[in-house]
Amino acid sequence: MKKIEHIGIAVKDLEVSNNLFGKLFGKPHYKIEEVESEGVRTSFFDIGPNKIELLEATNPESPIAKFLERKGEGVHHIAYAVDDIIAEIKRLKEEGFTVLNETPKKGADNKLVAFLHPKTTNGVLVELCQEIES
Ligand SMILES: CC[C@@H](C(=O)O)C(=O)SCCNC(=O)CCNC(=O)[C@H](O)C(C)(C)COP(=O)(O)OP(=O)(O)OC[C@H]1O[C@@H](n2cnc3c(N)ncnc32)[C@H](O)[C@@H]1OP(=O)(O)O
Ligand SMILES: [Co+2]
Repeated sequence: MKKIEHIGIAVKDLEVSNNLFGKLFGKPHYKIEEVESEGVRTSFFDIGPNKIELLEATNPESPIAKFLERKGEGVHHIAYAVDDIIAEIKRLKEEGFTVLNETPKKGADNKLVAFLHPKTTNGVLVELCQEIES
């Protein structure tokens, strides 16, 4: 793993939180993107070498809707940049982590993503992400 790519924060209302984080960082988000397969609408802020991803649920079955119900707004996951997501999934499985999707899926901001179950990572949901080459 190379670096923290982004920190995902679950929010109830993306517009309200875009405004709040825009004031906090002193600059606006650089994009909004909906990822239908995850049931989320996201926005991204650049903070130095890392990003903050705000996530709003778009349906009641979304992992974000469930998280908000159980825990309320707050840090939802930490995403790490990897060069070769297939190799990293294989390595992490061999190390005993539970990989939630062994086939990487299309995430936001031009990434292939995979998740590790928080029960195997001290209660923190881990996302792996690899830049999609254009
Ligand atoms: C936009 C795309 C992408 C990107 O490009 O960046 C994203 O970031 S998408 C983000 C949203 N997608 C995901 O989170 C996908 C992976 N998550 C899952 O598959 C599920 O959420 C889960 C982690 C397997 C949990 O699902 P489920 O078992 O159905 O949820 P429960 O509500 O029943 O909770 C069970 C258990 O797990 C704890 N939990 C749930 N979410 C988290 C979390 N984010 N961090 C830490 N712990 C979490 C929950 O509290 C329950 O624990 P116990 O109460 O101890 O049983
Ligand atoms: Co993410």
